[in-house]
Amino acid sequence: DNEENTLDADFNSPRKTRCPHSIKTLNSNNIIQQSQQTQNDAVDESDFDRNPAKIPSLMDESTSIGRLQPSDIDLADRCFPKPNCNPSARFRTIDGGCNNLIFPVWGQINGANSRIIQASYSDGNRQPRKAVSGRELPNARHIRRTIFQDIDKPTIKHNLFIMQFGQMIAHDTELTVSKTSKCCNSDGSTPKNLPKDCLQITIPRDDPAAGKKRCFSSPRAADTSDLGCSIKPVRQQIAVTSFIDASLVYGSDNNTANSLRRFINGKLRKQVGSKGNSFLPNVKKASKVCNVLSDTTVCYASGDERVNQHPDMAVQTISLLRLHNTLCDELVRINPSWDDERLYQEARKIVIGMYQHVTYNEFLPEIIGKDYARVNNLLPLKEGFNNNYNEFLNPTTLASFTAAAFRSLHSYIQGFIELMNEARRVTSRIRLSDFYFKTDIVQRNDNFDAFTRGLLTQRAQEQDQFFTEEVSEFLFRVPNKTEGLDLVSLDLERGRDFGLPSYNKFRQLCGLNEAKTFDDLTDQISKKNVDALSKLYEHVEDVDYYAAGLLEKRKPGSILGHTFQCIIGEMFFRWKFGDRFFYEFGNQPGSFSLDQLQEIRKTTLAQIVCMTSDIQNTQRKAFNIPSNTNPLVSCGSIAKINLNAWRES
Ligand code: HEM
Ligand SMILES: [Ca+2]
Repeated sequence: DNEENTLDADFNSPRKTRCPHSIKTLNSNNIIQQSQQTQNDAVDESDFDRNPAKIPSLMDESTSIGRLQPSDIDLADRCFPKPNCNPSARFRTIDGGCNNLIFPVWGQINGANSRIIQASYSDGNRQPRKAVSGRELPNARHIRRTIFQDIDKPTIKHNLFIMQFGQMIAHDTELTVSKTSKCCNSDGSTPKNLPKDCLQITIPRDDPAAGKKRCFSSPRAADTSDLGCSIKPVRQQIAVTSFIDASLVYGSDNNTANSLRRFINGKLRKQVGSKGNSFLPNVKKASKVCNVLSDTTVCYASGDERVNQHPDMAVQTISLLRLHNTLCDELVRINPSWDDERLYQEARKIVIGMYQHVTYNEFLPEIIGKDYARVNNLLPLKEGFNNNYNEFLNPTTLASFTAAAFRSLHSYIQGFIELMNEARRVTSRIRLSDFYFKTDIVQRNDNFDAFTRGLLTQRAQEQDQFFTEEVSEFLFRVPNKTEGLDLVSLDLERGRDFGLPSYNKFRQLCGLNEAKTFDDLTDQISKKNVDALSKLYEHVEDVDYYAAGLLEKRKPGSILGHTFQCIIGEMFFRWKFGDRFFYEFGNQPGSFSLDQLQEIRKTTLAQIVCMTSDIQNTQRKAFNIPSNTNPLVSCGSIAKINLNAWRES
């Protein structure tokens, strides 16, 4: 059967050691866990999950060591003026302010990130961490080339949509601001002495990039000290709202938000493609934002400047634009008396509700594991309101989440993106680095639908220690160049830039033992990888969180190891219970009615895809590749949200 074929195709070696007939008797979850374990070097099943983690917010202090006290967490609040809030406002602000009525700057744009654990800077304030010995930490590019190579291993379960949805959440919740300095010479080579405020990604002598006109460095992130705020240690600025509020579609400040609105029937501005479909509007200066020569070439404007980073990012954002405008059309039909503002806000609220529901109901369980999500109250309720808003839980994006844990999903990225027809045949395959900042391809022919089918059907790369060179050698390669940047080196350096403490601290935060020696890491990391770490780092206390986290064995049902599961779980916990406008809450001025909430809860990604594209068929579990157990069904058989619950008498 299909399940078996899948295994045959991807896991030749485990297949040899297992009776093929026994596979059928396993449920699909077991198959995946077993296969993953076999892939990630053999793991002794008995101690695989001896320590099922809870998220730190739900652990008691004896098991979660090193958590910051609220007074420390809230230190950054004093850097920002308090907005005046209207406690009875029914809709979220655009800038995220006043979500929390006691701490109104929490999650607001242009705030600073939050921390769950004390920062580690070599000067206690802002200079990147050093080794225990006082020497520099190992070179990020050297680490990248040693343990994070490019090995092609597609997943057996997840499609590329899960990667794309993850990136959308990343852009919704974090945007760093660069300190101003230039870090590379104008001819593209590395400066002899890297300028101040640059990430120290120097090129090792034995690196193929050595001696070429190449430079991997990039600016450090702007922080609270750049705002004249004297808190120590510094916190990095965030240029979007922290909440999962589709700020990438609507914008995180009022000027951007207004520039994207039509001010007619609540709708967002758009451009119309050759077949009459909607696309995001064009920026005025396309040649500034995209890799194009003419300003009339298609290059999109949206709530987040990264929309043009690559075609699938644009496809995802266009889908939400279409969803918003479709909802406006239906709402105005149902409530002809509503004015533009009311229609815009109601449609926006529904879009955010639907997107939050998909995030917690479909995306998150695939990432952190369904059982883990359930135990930590992260699954949506089936009915009724959830009234557990916690006004003391800070939803501001965590440094450790954005500068390490969530970036591990960079491992999902495919180097080649497939466009597919309705029969799910590949019609073309594009190289990612040929299309950085070139999104005009999305609007040609029926490519929007072909990209969408590809997202639903093409396998993602396995979530593991391997990354496609399309991001680790060719990131942001421009058309006439043969090389690019190295995202994994950037990730490693960004962690140090953000002052993330070493992996060992996250072990203790997440309920594991402090490692005294490298050998102590073998409870989570294979011997082979621990050996590799011990050759790179002088001391076990030096090991970067990102590096070790990527090597951790996966937890049952999850694509993540112990400490990434813990921090990603914690972050989504805060974005749920720390967001006063979270869609399931019932006792707030902005709450849905119970009827409305039940409609929102019917949302699936498959439904959104069908509502916003011209594809005819999709699988129901839209983050899993189509299979016998997840067959393609016609879009007509997938229920659409019914807006009658929004009818005002
Ligand atoms: C083709 C896909 C992607 C590309 C090309 C890409 C590229 C990048 C780049 C260039 C950065 C900034 C690096 C730095 O200077 O620190 C970044 C940051 C980040 N990425 Fe990705 N990424 C992709 C997909 C994803 C995915 C799938 C996720 C997670 C699910 C993700 C999560 C993040 C996060 C959390 C950040 C930090 C955001 C910030 O600091 O502003 N990315 N990515
Ligand atoms: Ca946001």
